[in-house]
Formats: sequence, C-alpha cells, structure tokens
Amino acid sequence: MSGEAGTFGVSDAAACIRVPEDSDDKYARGVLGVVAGSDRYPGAAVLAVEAALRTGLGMVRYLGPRRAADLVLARRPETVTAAGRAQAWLIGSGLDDSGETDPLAEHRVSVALEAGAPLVLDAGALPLARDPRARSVPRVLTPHAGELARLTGVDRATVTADPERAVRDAAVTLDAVVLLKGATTRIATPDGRMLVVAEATPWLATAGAGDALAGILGALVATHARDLALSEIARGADHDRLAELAAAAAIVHGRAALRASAGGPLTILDLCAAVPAVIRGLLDGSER
Ligand SMILES: NC(=O)C1=CN([C@@H]2O[C@H](COP(=O)(O)OP(=O)(O)OC[C@H]3O[C@@H](n4cnc5c(N)ncnc54)[C@H](O)[C@@H]3O)[C@@H](O)[C@H]2O)[C@@H](O)CC1
Ligand SMILES: Nc1ncnc2c1ncn2[C@@H]1O[C@H](COP(=O)(O)OP(=O)(O)O)[C@@H](O)[C@H]1O
Repeated sequence: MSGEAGTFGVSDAAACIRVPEDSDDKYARGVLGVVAGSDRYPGAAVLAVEAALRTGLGMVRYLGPRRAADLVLARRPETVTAAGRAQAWLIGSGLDDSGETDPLAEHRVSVALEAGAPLVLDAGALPLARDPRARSVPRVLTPHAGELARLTGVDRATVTADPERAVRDAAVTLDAVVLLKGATTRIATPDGRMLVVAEATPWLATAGAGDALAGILGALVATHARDLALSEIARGADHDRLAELAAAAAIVHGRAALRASAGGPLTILDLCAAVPAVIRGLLDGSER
C-alpha cells in the first residue's frame, strides 16, 4: 500500500488490543523482553517497564545493570530479571550513549538481537537497525526528529521541515517500520504505507514520555507476536501489522497523556497509570 497518509482511529486501535482468553497463561499472552536503562539513565528502564505492564501482557523480562534492575523491581516486583525467552524485545530506551564500551551491556543487547523475535528499537538502539542480526526479523524504530536525523545522516531541520518525507525515506532505506515522534506521530512502512496520529497534548513534551511510548508499543508487539509470521513471504503483512500496532501505541499513549494532563502538567508515571482506563475505554467503546 502506498500514497496518501492513512487515517487510524480509535476503532482501529481497539482492534490492536489482544484480550486474554480462558485458555491463556502468562506465556500465551506474550512476554516482552526489555533491554533498557543504564547507570546513566536508570529511570528510562523503570518507565518503559511500567508502561508495558500497564498496557497488559503476560510478563516483562528485564535485563539491565544492577541499579536499574533494582529500581525496576522496587517499582514493579512482578518483573522477571532472569534471562529467558520472550515473544518480542524492546531495546534501547536509556541505554548509555556516551560511547564507552560495556561488555555486559553489549551481551544483553546481543541476547535480544539474536532471539529471532520482533524488535522495538528506541533511542540508543536505533543504529542497530542496520545490524545484520536485526535485519531478518520484523522491527519498528521509534526515533524523535533529532534521532532520525542522526540515524539517516540529514540535519534535524530537514526532518522537521518535511517529517512525512523524512520518515518515509527512513523506512525504505532501513527496511523497517519507522515511528517518528513529535506533536504529530507519523508511522511509515518500507512499502510506502503511512499512518498519522495526532492525539496528544503539548504537555507530553517532558522527559521520559518516549520511554513510556516504547513500553506501550513493546507490550502490543509482544501480545501480537504470534500474528507476525516472521517469514520473508509475509514481510509486507508483518510491516502493515507492526505499523498498526505502532499507531495504536501512539493513540493509547496520547490519550493516556490527555487523561493524566486534564489540561495541566503531567508526570510520566501519571500517564502510565492512565493507560489501563484508556484500554478499557477502547474495548468498551467509551473512548471515542
Ligand atoms: N529518566 C530517564 O532515565 C530518561 C532517559 N531518557 C533517555 O535519555 C537518552 C537520551 O535521550 P534524548 O532524547 O535526550 O537524546 P537527544 O539525542 O535528543 O539529546 C542528547 C543531548 O543533547 C543535548 N540537548 C539537546 N537539546 C537540548 C536542549 N534544548 N537543552 C539542553 N540540552 C539539549 C543534551 O545534552 C542531551 O543529553 C535516551 O536513551 C532516552 O531514552 C529520556 O527519555 C529522558 C528520561
Ligand atoms: N508538542 C508535543 N505535542 C504532543 N506530543 C508530543 C509533543 N512533543 C513530544 N511529544 C510526544 O512525547 C514523546 C517524547 O518522546 P522523546 O522525545 O523520545 O522523549 P524522551 O526521550 O524524553 O522520553 C513522544 O511520544 C512525542 O510524540
């Protein structure tokens, strides 16, 4: 599909919520692996895990440095910090971008990259879109304008002057679904499909908002991993599905921000706390 930007509304987002069934156990619902946070940015790990759990899934498996893991567990003791399988991996929010080499951090990233599961690549993990280990699985990237500029070698002004073109070009060049953050969120697939979501509030322009979006999207991908065929033949369908999940994440995130804000300032934990009500509203039709 290509051409005009597609509209993606609340009923489309509702169709992206997987409701648990009697036959489900925690593994069948979907496990999200999270490789996020660092000694430099431990809070990003807390926010991504919190957002994922609030979105609803079977389990979050968190791999990160001791301090970040302790903070994650203090906030969410249901998080599992032992290595193991996951249906999807979120990598990158709050990873150390100082350029210093940390073999343990590199090992955690390798575990996630080599799992053969769908990937959400955020912040410090965006350059991994070019890693051969990431190229064989469905993946969605979540840059803001500055990150997209760095990733594609253009300047930030070029991205902000024509964000639709910038995100479209990036999706083709990187052969990945790309979600470009901003007041308007744009999602492009390598096949030329474009979804646009403008649900949020400028009160959302606050540190950590992107980490929460990554967690919400990670949970949606983990709970739909079984729908993603992971085959070359189904590549286009996987891209379309990932783009829809990304747009649904932007709607849930934006509407949770609106609830948390109610016309005033918000904190990211308040946004996360509003996520379950948004999802209930999408499912019962009260969220319009
Ligand atoms: N609580 C946390 O741990 C948080 C961690 N975060 C993580 O932090 C990492 C870097 O994210 P960014 O989006 O900041 O990366 P950017 O690449 O946009 O910014 C990098 C650096 O640019 C400088 N900069 C840019 N604009 C500036 C301005 N207007 N005023 C002052 N300095 C400015 C700052 O030194 C900043 O550290 C990511 O891994 C992200 O996930 C952020 O999400 C914020 C919250
Ligand atoms: N002016 C704005 N209006 C609405 N949403 C915004 C605005 N500015 C940023 N956002 C949203 O807030 C989030 C910011 O993400 P990001 O830049 O990665 O922040 P951080 O790195 O601090 O987590 C994105 O989801 C983006 O779409």
